[in-house]
Formats: sequence, C-alpha cells, structure tokens
Amino acid sequence: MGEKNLEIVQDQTATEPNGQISHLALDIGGSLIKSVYFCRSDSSGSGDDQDHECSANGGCAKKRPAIEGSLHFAKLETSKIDQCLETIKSMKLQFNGFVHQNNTIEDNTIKDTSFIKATGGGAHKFADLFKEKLGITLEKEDEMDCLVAGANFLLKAVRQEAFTYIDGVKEFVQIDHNDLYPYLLVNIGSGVSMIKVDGDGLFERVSGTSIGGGTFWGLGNLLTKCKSFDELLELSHRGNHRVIDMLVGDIYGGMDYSKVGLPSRAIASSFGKAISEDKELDDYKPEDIARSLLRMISNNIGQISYLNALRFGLKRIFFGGFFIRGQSYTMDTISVAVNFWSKGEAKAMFLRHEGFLGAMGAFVSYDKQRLDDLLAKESLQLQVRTSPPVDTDYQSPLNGESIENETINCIIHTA
Ligand SMILES: Nc1ncnc2c1ncn2[C@@H]1O[C@H](COP(=O)(O)OP(=O)(O)O)[C@@H](O)[C@H]1O
Ligand SMILES: CC(C)(COP(=O)(O)O)[C@@H](O)C(=O)NCCC(=O)O
Repeated sequence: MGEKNLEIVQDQTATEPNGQISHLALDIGGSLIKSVYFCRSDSSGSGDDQDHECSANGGCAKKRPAIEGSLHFAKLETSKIDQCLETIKSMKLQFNGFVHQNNTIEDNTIKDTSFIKATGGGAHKFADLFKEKLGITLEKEDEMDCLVAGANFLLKAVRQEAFTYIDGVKEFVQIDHNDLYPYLLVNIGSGVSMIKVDGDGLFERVSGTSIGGGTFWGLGNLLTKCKSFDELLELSHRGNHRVIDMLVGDIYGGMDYSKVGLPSRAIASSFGKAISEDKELDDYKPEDIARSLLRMISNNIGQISYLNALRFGLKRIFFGGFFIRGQSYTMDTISVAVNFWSKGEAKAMFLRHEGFLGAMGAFVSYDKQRLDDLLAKESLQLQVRTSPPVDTDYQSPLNGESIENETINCIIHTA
C-alpha cells in the first residue's frame, strides 16, 4: 500500500460527489450509519504525477503527487442498511490508493479483495452482509479509537470546529495544538460514552450512560407517536416543559430554595407533574412531552459529564454524537448543566462535525502515521460547501446547523 496523507485546503471549488470515489469509511451505529468518503475532482491529477516544483532561488524539488477532491459526509438510518448497500454498490467506487492497488468495480461487481474501513457495532453485526451482497470485507476499527482519532483530527485540522454555546450565543474556540489535552470527549449517540483523552491514541473510556440519543428517540416515539427524529425535535421546539416538569417553585410555593442554591424555576423533578395530576397521556401536548424529554436527557448527560470531568480534573468537555444535531435547546441545556454543576469552572464545547467523529476516525485510520506529520505543519484550513442531501427523504424543518451531507475540499498527497 502506498503511503498517503490528507490535507484539508481552503479553495473555492468544492466538488459535487460526481467524481471518482476512492476512499470510503463507515461508522455503523445503533441508530445511524455515517459515511465519510473522498471524491476525486474530475480535473484532479492522476496521483502519479512526477513533475518538479522550483522555488524563486532556483532550487527544484520533486513535486509531491497530489489527488485533489473533496470529503463528503452523509448519514442514513441503520434500519435502512439495505439502502446503504445499494448506494455503495451504485457508487463510482475505485479502490485505488489506500486500499488494494488497481482494484476496481466492474459491472457493479466488486472484487473479493476489496475492503473498506468500518467502525461502530454494525461493522461487526453487518460484516457478513457486506461480504455476501457486495463482496466487500469490512476492515474493523475500534469504535473508541475512531471517536478519539476523529475528534483529534477535526480539532486540529479544522479551524472552526469547536464552539461554545451559551444563552443562544455561539462562539468558536481557537484550539492550541500544544494545549489540547487532556479533555473529556462525550459522544452522545444511541448511548453515551465518556472518554478521557490525553493525546493521539492515548485515552480511557471512563464512563457512559445508557440514557442517550436512543432514549430520546425511543421514548419520544412511544409518548408522542412522532414518525421521525426530526419531527420529534421540531415538536420539542414548540413545547413548554413546565407543564410536565415539577419545578422547585411548585414545591416551595413559588419561592427559591436559596439555602441550597436552587432557584424556583429549576427543575426539581423531570416529568414530576405528570404524576401529581389526574391526567392521562392524551391530556398532555406532544410538544410539551418532547420538550421535557429533551431537557431531561440533555441535563442528565451534562451533569454526568461534569461529574466525570471533576473526577479527573478536566476543564474542557467536548460533546459529539448525532443526538446534538446542532440544536440550540440541547446545547444550551448541556452548557447550563455543566456551568451550573461546575460553578463556572468547566466548559462545554461542541463540535461542528459532531456525528461524524467515528467515521472520520475510521477514514484517517487509512493513513495514521503520515497524518501526524501533516498536522505538524499547521497548514490545514477548511472550506465547507453544502451539497444536496444524499438522504433524499431528509427535509429538515430545523434551525440547527448540524453538518450533514456536506463537502470539504481536500488533497491527498502520495509519497
Ligand atoms: N435522522 C435521525 N434519525 C435517527 N436518529 C437521529 C437522527 N438525527 C439525529 N438522531 C439522534 O442521533 C442518535 C444517534 O447518534 P449517533 O451519533 O449516530 O449514534 P449511533 O452511532 O449510536 O447511531 C439517535 O439516537 C438520535 O437521538
Ligand atoms: C455501546 C456503545 C459504545 C455503542 O455506541 P453507539 O452506537 O451508541 O454510538 C454506546 O451505546 C454506549 O457507550 N452506551 C452506554 C453503555 C454504558 O456505559 O452504560
């Protein structure tokens, strides 16, 4: 396998995914399949260009061959695995480069020796299916390894990746490459993993909780009869959680419990009012239920995250995972929880490519060593261009800024 490295560049010509796709990585989770793939631009060099590059002082050096193109991000529900297989089959995949040389798809048949990097539980669960239907071997990468590798890569390579979100104000955080570690990475997928990250490949999964994105989606489905996750989120925007949550003021006759620092508006008991009134499920508005549920889960994750940060003396907590979906209410709730419990000591930060950490990690695992060299050059910049959704039935009514189905221009250098 030839050595390659990946450079994210700033230019104005992001490609639509109509060129040749040469590298694909998957993260097949409990709820969603995430993919990151490299699509060569039509004008891109062949990758075996051997020209020389000469500087002003007359010195010439062999130009590093480069393949230009763009990184694409897409997601699909895991329950639609058959659709995922069909899409991969119909993609103009060319397994040159990172994978086996000259291994191309002919007549939609992929040669036996083809493999793609995959992570998440589904890389194990669906390995036989990929082999049987596409003849592709899923080369499994550990999920936690990938989450950390993806987060580290994005934090270092993308200039505006991390941001805080407080009282509706989003502020990008400048990442100092020399002062990134340690931090707590909280990935809110179907369930939640909390990982203490001390460096590249240096980490420990210190905690987790089963009350995560799958809980919100699952309970939300049962309680509101929503058909999709987006519908559930959209409902929650219109709801009022105070109708269902029991507040400190409800218990203390409208007053704060100031002796222990609890304002009257603080939630004393999530869903607590639902038991104290003689009402059935149908008596509650679905939007109020959705709002209360979103708040309960976000608050709980924020609190457990803070407690783990406290355990290890960590000041920075980065939140990823598709549960967040760039939603202001979710991010605000998590930020307030971290701020409240840490008395302002710890900071919640969010990642623009929140749901793609694992897939990005699997993608960069094609080329671990060279990537570190590249990052040391600090020459990476990002160009984000939105491409049409791959998931065609996706029509978000939401105001979030989640990165889905976008492209990033980049160059792969061959050495
Ligand atoms: N379109 C969607 N369909 C289903 N769940 C979604 C969607 N968008 C966001 N989510 C949320 O994201 C969670 C999955 O996040 P993700 O990081 O992809 O985890 P996993 O790897 O477990 O699939 C879901 O449980 C749900 O809360
Ligand atoms: C098992 C998992 C790592 C799978 O990852 P996911 O598909 O949820 O992203 C995750 O769901 C998890 O960490 N659950 C919490 C388990 C616990 O610590 O209690």
